[in-house]
Amino acid sequence: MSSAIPVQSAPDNDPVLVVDFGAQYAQLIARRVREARVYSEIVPSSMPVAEMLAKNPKAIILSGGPSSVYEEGAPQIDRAIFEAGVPVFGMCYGFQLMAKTLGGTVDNNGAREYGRTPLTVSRSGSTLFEGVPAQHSVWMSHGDACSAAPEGFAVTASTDLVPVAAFENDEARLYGVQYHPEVLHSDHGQQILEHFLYRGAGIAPTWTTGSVVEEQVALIREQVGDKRAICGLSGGVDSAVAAALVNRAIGDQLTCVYVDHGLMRKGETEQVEKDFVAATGVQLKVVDASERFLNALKGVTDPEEKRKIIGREFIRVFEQAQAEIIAEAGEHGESVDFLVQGTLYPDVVESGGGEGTANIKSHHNVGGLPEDLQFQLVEPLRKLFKDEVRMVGQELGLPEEIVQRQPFPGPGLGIRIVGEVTKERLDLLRDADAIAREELTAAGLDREIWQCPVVLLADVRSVGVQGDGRTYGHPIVLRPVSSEDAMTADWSRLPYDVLAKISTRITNEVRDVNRVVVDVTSKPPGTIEWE
Ligand SMILES: Nc1ncnc2c1ncn2[C@@H]1O[C@H](COP(=O)(O)OP(=O)(O)OP(=O)(O)O)[C@@H](O)[C@H]1O
Ligand SMILES: O=c1[nH]c(=O)c2[nH+]cn([C@@H]3O[C@H](COP(=O)(O)O)[C@@H](O)[C@H]3O)c2[nH]1
Ligand SMILES: NC(=O)CC[C@H](N)C(=O)O
Ligand SMILES: [Mg+2]
Repeated sequence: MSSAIPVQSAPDNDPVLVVDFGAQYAQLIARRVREARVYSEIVPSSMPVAEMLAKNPKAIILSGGPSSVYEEGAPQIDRAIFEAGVPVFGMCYGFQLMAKTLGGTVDNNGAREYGRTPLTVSRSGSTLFEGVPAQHSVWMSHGDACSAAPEGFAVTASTDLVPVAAFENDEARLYGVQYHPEVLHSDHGQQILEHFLYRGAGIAPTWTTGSVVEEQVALIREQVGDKRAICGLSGGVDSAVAAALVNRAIGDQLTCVYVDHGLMRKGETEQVEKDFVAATGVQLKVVDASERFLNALKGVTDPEEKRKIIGREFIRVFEQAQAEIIAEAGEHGESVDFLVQGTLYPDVVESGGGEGTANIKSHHNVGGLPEDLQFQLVEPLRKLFKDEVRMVGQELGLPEEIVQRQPFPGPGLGIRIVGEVTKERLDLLRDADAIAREELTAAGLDREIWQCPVVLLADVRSVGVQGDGRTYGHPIVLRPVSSEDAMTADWSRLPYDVLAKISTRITNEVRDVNRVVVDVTSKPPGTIEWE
């Protein structure tokens, strides 16, 4: 697998290897190591240890993963990795595997921890926890736990449920934590990782990332040559940045295609048509495909099925646009072989893109693509996270309103109706969503929250009383979250008066809705969207 952040020059030093056990977060770990200015690469856990060591790694990090270390067929690691004199840091599954391989105990005592968990550091001043408060919050996501550390290891942290939440062996330069220091919701996570890299492994922070823009422009020119490309443009950040990058590389060989699938929010199509073109000057083709999508979604309730149908229909519309552009260009026109998408790394990871990674949901632009895809894909942002994409957008001179926009998923409201998607339900959800967005904007909360999906539980009804009469309506769920990269999220503590106003307005103004509820689940265990 290649690097998280494209590099300008070849690394002048040996990598820190991130061994991927099918983690949701392997790429995130690699990125955090780079943020610590240490070069890193990801390798699959199936790679023989001898091959890993042949890369002359400065240190090795063992990632988390969905398996249980004691399960049959669970990925293992050759003990030699701990005996080669290379510093090793295990996180979650990697920590459990280190414990088990070196003679400690890992079992399932029912102590499951998901999300924010208070950690108690029992040995302040240890290599990992130097200068870190004795009590702080970390992000957990595990069902198994280490109940006894291997010989030679000092236990340096615990939680209420887990006695061994971190261990360290300075002599052997082996370290591990049960939690996920790589996610931003773990307080002091980056500090602990840096302590491992700088103090535990003795690595100096000398590596710097190069210019993503320059490298990607050159790569796109090489890939596309003098052919034509179309870019799926949604008005969102990712496709805007992808389009701007490709536009810089190949200029008017690019046509952007906006698909109105009928699953957009209120006013969105008009906004893309007007504001986006004004801001960027791209050539834009708008396709009204709402009937086509609605027909294809008729009777479908399964989230994965919805996603696959939407992914397929997107491509069919792009093919139609391709044919039209070729026809318009006449007989001397170049063929349109390339499809540019604003695919990000989280889309790939969640679609099961990493080796051994669990498929959480098929993002329409990755796992939802049809098998008979005729286009060659151009995805310059495929290894980047959202905040990195925003930085690239700023570098390209895109306006703040575009770069800082909240994300909106490609399948749109189609995955925010739990139940069958119908025109009537879409209209209802569009109204509720418009109210929530209006009030959040009025309260000045747009930059504070990452996004706030508004979800219609179409198959759920509850009894209400409105105008002295009985109602039997649907609930609307508000899902405001804070996040840095959508890989993890916490629910936003919105002011009560804002929530009250949204609730009153939705129940008063939107027909068939008699209840508004707020989702107070972090990710994990919930995802941001409901489907
Ligand atoms: N309505 C649409 N018309 C055309 N292409 C789309 C549409 N919606 C999504 N896409 C394509 O799918 C990609 C992924 O969608 P996604 O929502 O993740 O990104 P985005 O809309 O560009 O940015 P954001 O995450 O900020 O909403 C987009 O970058 C774009 O290429
Ligand atoms: O373009 C997209 N196509 C999809 O199929 C899709 N599914 C989720 N999302 C967005 O991705 C981020 C993470 O969402 P989840 O926590 O629900 O997986 C959040 O920002 C979601 O809005 C999607 N974006
Ligand atoms: N996130 C992880 O690495 C989890 C490890 C293991 N599957 C557990 O549940 O304990
Ligand atoms: Mg979007």
